[in-house]
Amino acid sequence: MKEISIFGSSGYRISDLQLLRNSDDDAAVAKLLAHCPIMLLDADEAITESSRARLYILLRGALSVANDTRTGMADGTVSKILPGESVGEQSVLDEEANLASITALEESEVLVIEADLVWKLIDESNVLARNLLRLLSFRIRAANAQLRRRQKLGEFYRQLSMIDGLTGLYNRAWLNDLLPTMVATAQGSGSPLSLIMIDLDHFKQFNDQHGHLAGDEALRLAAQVLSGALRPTDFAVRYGGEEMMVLLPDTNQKVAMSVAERLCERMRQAKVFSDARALPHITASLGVSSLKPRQNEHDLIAAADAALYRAKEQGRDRVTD
Ligand SMILES: Nc1nc2c(ncn2[C@@H]2O[C@H](COP(=O)(O)OP(=O)(O)OP(=O)(O)O)[C@@H](O)[C@H]2O)c(=O)[nH]1
Repeated sequence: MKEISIFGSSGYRISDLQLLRNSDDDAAVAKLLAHCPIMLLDADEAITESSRARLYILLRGALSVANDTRTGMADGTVSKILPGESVGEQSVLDEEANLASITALEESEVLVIEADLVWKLIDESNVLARNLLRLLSFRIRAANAQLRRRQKLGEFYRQLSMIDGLTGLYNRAWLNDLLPTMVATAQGSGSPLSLIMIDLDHFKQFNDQHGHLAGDEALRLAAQVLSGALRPTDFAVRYGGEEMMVLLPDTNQKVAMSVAERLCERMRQAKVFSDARALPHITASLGVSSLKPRQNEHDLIAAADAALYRAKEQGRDRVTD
């Protein structure tokens, strides 16, 4: 970065500088800027860091500005500065050194204005203050819009991380997040809450006989059976490998048992297809538990697990509580 001239003898005009455009007294502003240096930057050359705040106005070429590189807060945001535009206003206003990293995208000429002079210009000409306010307000709006987009994207990925990729059911992370709240709500309001633990029968054998892909197809089918048979207020979760779970808010043990019987029957009827060939039907064993006073989510799951174990013991393809 080398000084090639000063503004007064450069041939550039005040109207070339966006921040000073529409000044009512161009001559006075030009006089103040007359001795400000114009620096030449080669392509890919960075503006040398200064410990003092400065305003840079691009006269020719193009700059890229990456935010907050020295604070470790870099978020990958890079803006492109075109002739007439400026960078560094904020550091001048809050009297902090510029934390952005500024690099020339091509050979560029930059007018450098020290902070003291910017303040003098503000005193001298309302137009700079007005243009600065406009620019900052535009930047705040742009930053807010970007923040909103990021929040939406973050929420999208959060939701996505709560869904099991194979079956489309909620996953264990979702369960860990939501079940404690559901249990606390039910305990607080005294409303019932039931849980059905579902495990496909002899699934290892199914995989061994028909292949893992056919096994995946069977898991997807089982998930569809669950989702298709539940009320919109119920939740189906893939708990682990071939174990699934259904949560039934506002549902007592008796009703939960009849829901489980319905699920067991539909599972039995469902047809698994793989490569257009029909495979043997799958069956499932189901264990039902309902929340009792002072129980927590672990007790509720353990009770359904124990019931499921009994269903397996008693011969599978059945419901037990
Ligand atoms: N295809 C497929 N198989 C899975 C997946 N997750 C777990 N499994 C299989 O599910 C089988 C579960 O086997 P086991 O726990 O022995 O139980 P089981 O053979 O179903 O026998 P019982 O539960 O006693 O009726 C294992 O062979 C796992 O590899 C999956 O995502 N896809």
